Amino acid sequence: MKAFVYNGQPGRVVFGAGALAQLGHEIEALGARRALVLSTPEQRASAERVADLLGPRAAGVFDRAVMHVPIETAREARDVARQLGADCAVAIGGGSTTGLGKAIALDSGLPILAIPTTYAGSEMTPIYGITEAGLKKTGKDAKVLPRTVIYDPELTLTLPVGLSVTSGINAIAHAAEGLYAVDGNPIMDLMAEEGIAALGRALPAIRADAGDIEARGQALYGAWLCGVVLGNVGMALHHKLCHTLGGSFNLPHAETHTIVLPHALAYNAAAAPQAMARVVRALGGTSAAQAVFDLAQANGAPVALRDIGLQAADVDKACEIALQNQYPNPRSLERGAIRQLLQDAFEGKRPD
Ligand SMILES: NC(=O)C1=CN([C@@H]2O[C@H](COP(=O)(O)OP(=O)(O)OC[C@H]3O[C@@H](n4cnc5c(N)ncnc54)[C@H](O)[C@@H]3O)[C@@H](O)[C@H]2O)C=CC1
Ligand SMILES: O=C(O)/C=C\C(=O)CC(=O)O
Repeated sequence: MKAFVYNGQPGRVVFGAGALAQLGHEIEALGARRALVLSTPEQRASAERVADLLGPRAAGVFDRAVMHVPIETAREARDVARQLGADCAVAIGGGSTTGLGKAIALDSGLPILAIPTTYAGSEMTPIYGITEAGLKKTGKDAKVLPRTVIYDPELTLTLPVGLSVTSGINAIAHAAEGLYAVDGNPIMDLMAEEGIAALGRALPAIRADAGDIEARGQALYGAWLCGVVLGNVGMALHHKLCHTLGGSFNLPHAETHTIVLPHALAYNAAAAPQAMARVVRALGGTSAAQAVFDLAQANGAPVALRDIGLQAADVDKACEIALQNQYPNPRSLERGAIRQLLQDAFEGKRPD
């Protein structure tokens, strides 16, 4: 076995249908007295429910979280937290809302209690992202890792099936790239394979019945494990491509991950055979790239970048940006092959 370094990250997880009822106890355990509740505008009602559960420990609700954390929104939320004398941020929502909590924590050190309602996995990572003047910058800081996470599958019953599938494949992407990370380790490999398998079982069941609470629980469990992998080891070509496409062409996050992942896996297949074998063990089939493509297509997810807003003329530019500031990757980045990868993803071709 090769030598490795494993960094356990602190964080308490409360998991289960109805777990939101534990919120009061968990806030007390954090020692918080004035929590600022965060959400997107669409999830305002959920944020108000959380504030009601917090009772006198709720300082207020800030419901303006949006994707990729614009610096202006981060500043506004920080000001509100300061004015209200908040001593904790409670983020209920997907990666965008957790990301806003992280932007506040980065500045103030306020602890975050996260209540994830998608499968993006941000609640398990010390990674933050903030967008300024159209440029998204990401970084790592232990301060932004949520102290407590409440996973309640009941809160995901309203997540539309389409977003459930693409968000689940966003989580699978973290685990798949963790399997060939330069700083990977056997503990993360276990979590990655188990996380992919749980999502591989759950997503078709959710497509069949969005109200299947057992499948919702499996998906959230898988997302948790995949999020841990993202938070512990470095990501590679796939995440670089998605950050390029999301940041520079404003493509939707989870859909972009869903479309690009099969092609990134095909690109890396020969250079990372053990990682591919684990993905195949988790999802079935004979090829990791095809298994992910088929999971997406069979469950109604988009498979072509042209269908989510990328223009043919953008493919060359995306290729140029993706080749700059490269992330470590098992196969070196070859311009012609990356250009072809993007073309295949643009057209929605099933990988060979
Ligand atoms: N820092 C990190 O470790 C990570 C950060 N991210 C970031 O997170 C963002 C994407 O997060 P996502 O979770 O994909 O989307 P999101 O948080 O933007 O949510 C998408 C939409 O779905 C709604 N929604 C969420 N949960 C719902 C539910 N249960 N029922 C009904 N509607 C619901 C939201 O209100 C929003 O309108 C990106 O900015 C991405 O970069 C994603 C993964 C990891
Ligand atoms: O942009 C961020 O907030 C940081 C990481 C991610 O978005 C991870 C991902 O690409 O899913």
